[in-house]
Amino acid sequence: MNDEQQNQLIIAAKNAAKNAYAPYSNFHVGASILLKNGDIITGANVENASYGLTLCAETVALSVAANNGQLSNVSAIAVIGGLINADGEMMLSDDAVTPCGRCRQMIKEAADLSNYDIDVICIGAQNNEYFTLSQLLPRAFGPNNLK
Ligand SMILES: O=c1ccn([C@H]2C[C@H](O)[C@@H](CO)O2)c(=O)[nH]1
Ligand SMILES: [Zn+2]
Repeated sequence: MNDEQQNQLIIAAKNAAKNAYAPYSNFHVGASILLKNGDIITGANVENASYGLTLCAETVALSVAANNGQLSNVSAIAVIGGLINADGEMMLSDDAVTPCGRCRQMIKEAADLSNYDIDVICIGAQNNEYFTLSQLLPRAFGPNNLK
């Protein structure tokens, strides 16, 4: 991923967060996925009156990738999040937002299909943090365990 692609990916994540449906937490999250061919796929969190049914931004974006037959072409995913203030603006979290456990497992599926240790860019107000999936989810359960 070059600098230009990384900038585009971060902008896409920020724009995706505007599509969040998060009336319960007011915490809007955007996720953007960079495919090997340079295309970008996005998602935002979707909450529900039955709180536990909430879908994270990363899960939505990965589901879109899967429905487009692109799960094996994922190379990076960026995540951004923050509370919405009274003016409707997103106040970026000081600490970079890292994917929850369930989303890490979702990324693992794409990593195995892609045969690539996917880059995870976690965006924060102060600074961004860069991980690979295996750093966030070591010794993960995956498709190979089913053989
Ligand atoms: O990595 C994360 C962390 C949280 N959320 C969502 C779930 C919920 O809607 C809100 C508060 O947890 O943020 C995400 O989408 N991705
Ligand atoms: Zn999650």
